[in-house]
Amino acid sequence: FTPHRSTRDYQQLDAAHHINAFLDQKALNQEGPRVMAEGRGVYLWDTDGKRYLDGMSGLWCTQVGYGRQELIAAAARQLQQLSYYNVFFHTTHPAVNELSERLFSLLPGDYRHVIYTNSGSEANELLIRCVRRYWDVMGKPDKKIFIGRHNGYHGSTVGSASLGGMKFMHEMGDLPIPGVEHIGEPYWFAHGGGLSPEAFGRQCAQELEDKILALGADKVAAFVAEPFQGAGGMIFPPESYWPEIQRICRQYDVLLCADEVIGGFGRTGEWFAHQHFHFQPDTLSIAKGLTSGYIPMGGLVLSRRIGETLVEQGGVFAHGLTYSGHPVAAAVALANLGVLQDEGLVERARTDTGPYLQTCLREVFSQHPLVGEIQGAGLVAALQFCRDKTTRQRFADETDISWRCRSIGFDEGVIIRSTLGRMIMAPALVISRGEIDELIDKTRIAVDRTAEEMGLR
Ligand SMILES: Cc1ncc(COP(=O)(O)O)c(CNc2cccc(C(=O)O)c2)c1O
Repeated sequence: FTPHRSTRDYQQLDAAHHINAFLDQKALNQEGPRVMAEGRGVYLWDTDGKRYLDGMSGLWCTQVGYGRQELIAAAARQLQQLSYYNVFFHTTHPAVNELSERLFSLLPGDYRHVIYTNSGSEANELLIRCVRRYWDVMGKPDKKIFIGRHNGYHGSTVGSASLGGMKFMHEMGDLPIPGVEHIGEPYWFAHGGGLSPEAFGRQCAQELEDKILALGADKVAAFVAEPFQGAGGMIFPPESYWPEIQRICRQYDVLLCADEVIGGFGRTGEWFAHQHFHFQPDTLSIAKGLTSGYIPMGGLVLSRRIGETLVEQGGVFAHGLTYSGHPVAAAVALANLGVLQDEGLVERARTDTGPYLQTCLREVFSQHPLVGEIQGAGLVAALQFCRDKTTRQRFADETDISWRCRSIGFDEGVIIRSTLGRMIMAPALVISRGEIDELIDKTRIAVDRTAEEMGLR
């Protein structure tokens, strides 16, 4: 589809019919959205022909970059062969099974079953029903409560937004649903106070134990968390956090459910982010990098303990979506995993491009007067703006500053994400060292221009 209208035409059509995501549509209608029209490698072009280096992989998802012929051809072949069929009524098809075989060849040890969805939100909706069903079958039907974290993000449907801890989302639709509780987030820069990161990590984990004891361990089904918070600000927990969380979950027989929608498929330099943080979840929610965003697909991966219980003892599993395991999505995902494996893109993120990005970021920004913390591993990173590096005092209007920096970035031809007072980058795993240089250089210009324009020097 080649755009054949002007930017203004598309902006007027958008204003006429479309409600975009997570914004005030009236305000957008006045200024008009950017109209992205083309993508190749790590670059995007808008309908005015302006080129952007996409430092965010779309929305943390285009692992293999834009325009990969292997994925395009896989979609075309499957569309010709079998454009749709379902996995209901005692039916399956080749594509979804070829995908599962490859998926489990790269998952770590103890996982055996997967249920496919169209998105990460649906994977987390399913998580709620699946986990409660598991405890029913295990003879513990009262183990129903889920514990999530403030500022965690798990999606934008009723259950997934309830598992998430974003208050402004809960206010739309009277969320969270009953049976979902939240504890604090392990965001040391903002909430660590005088504690060392290690002590703060343990304190945050202790909150989970306190919450479990307050609720009664026999009532708590699972703890749900991202290995590192993504939409909440690209926040890596202190190293003491995950070992303690895992110990507590095991002690009270609370399932540990990792949301790998952002962390999965190579983002940290490991295939899955929980491997980077050295813990073993009972379930993995996946989406995004599964298909590199070429076509929607998500899924819920189950450990042997859970999957075999549901299959061997669970009887009818009362869940299914029209497009569960969609053949074209499965064919694209299979080709996508093939590119990731054949080109060694995860290993490159761990041993080459990832360390290069992390080292260059620290060389360029660690002495910057406005940057109080640099976090990340592999091909995901965040810069924390701060007013005073010694006290870690942040800016009162930090969302304005980071949004301004993001806008200046677009002006400079680079796409980086802003959340709270943090600038985030998560480029495609195909990025080269030369493109990393461009990403960092344009980010530095955007940060410096923000400082100058807002008199922050
Ligand atoms: C950890 C996590 N879990 C679930 C979802 C929901 O997936 P779907 O969107 O496919 O239903 C996500 C999605 N993450 C997401 C989605 C949209 C925007 C941003 C952002 O950082 O601006 C992040 C996510 O980051």
